Amino acid sequence: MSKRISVAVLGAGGRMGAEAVAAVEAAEDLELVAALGRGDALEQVLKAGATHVVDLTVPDATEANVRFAVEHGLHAVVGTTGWTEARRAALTDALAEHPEVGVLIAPNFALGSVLASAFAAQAAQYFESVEIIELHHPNKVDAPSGTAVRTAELIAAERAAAACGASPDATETALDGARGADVEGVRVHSVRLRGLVAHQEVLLGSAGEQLTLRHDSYDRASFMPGVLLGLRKVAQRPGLTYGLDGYLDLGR
Ligand SMILES: NC(=O)C1=CN([C@@H]2O[C@H](COP(=O)(O)OP(=O)(O)OC[C@H]3O[C@@H](n4cnc5c(N)ncnc54)[C@H](OP(=O)(O)O)[C@@H]3O)[C@@H](O)[C@H]2O)C=CC1
Ligand SMILES: O=C(O)C1=N[C@H](C(=O)O)C[C@H](O)C1
Repeated sequence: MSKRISVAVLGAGGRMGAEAVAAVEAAEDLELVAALGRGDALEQVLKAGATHVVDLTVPDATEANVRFAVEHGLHAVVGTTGWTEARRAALTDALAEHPEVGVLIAPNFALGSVLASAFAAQAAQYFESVEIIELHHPNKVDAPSGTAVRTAELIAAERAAAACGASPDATETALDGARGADVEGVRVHSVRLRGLVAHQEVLLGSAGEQLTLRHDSYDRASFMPGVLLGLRKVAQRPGLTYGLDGYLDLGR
């Protein structure tokens, strides 16, 4: 059998981390060598001989965790939210000093979600209006979701390239938050509801018609194929890849 990939999971006690621990343990080509929670020293990852790190922690911790991995020559697969453009730029600078290291930051590991965001971006130039509704479990600490931010960025880029105008909106008065957050000109509305896991709708409208692109993750198992794909590919993709679509052939 060829050598297995040695994986450390950060945030191993969390909802996603626990699922990732189980997925890595179940994969024949991967070996779980460390599972860290808040308060555990990152040096444990080195002592355990990990070559790859999965970060599923919190927005406040992820940047330092990934920086530690890069500085020690470890590849990183990152699902944690909070990776602003400024943080990604700083990480790219750090990676320039370690050109052999690969980092994947995936706002969403579910293949259906990645496809839905790509389809939405593709469709957005053909409609006058576009807004996003993201819906999550009430334990989520950040809003809007990383997926919604990424989807809005992709949509905004496609609309700018096609010289589309802003979505029409005659609102003159509104309560705070009534029109959602403005992410690069795309309105994003966040719902937090007991019973939900992770869901998103992109609403596209023109005179007399509407297209809705909806994706639902009913179970965190939906994210695991993407995590495993990332672990298997990240070492062959030095530098920073933002979005799992960077590892998929979406024909664009
Ligand atoms: N990319 C994707 O497909 C997905 C991404 N996510 C994102 O992943 C992140 C985690 O989500 P979720 O699992 O639901 O959140 P949880 O709150 O369930 O898990 C986070 C875990 O990280 C631990 N933690 C906090 N700081 C550190 C640290 N410095 N080192 C190690 N562990 C730490 C927490 O410990 P403690 O409990 O002690 O605070 C907790 O166990 C979020 O940003 C979420 O948005 C979620 C689902 C899918
Ligand atoms: O916190 C979550 O649960 C999720 N977080 C990610 C996000 O913010 O987009 C991915 C998915 O939506 C689940």
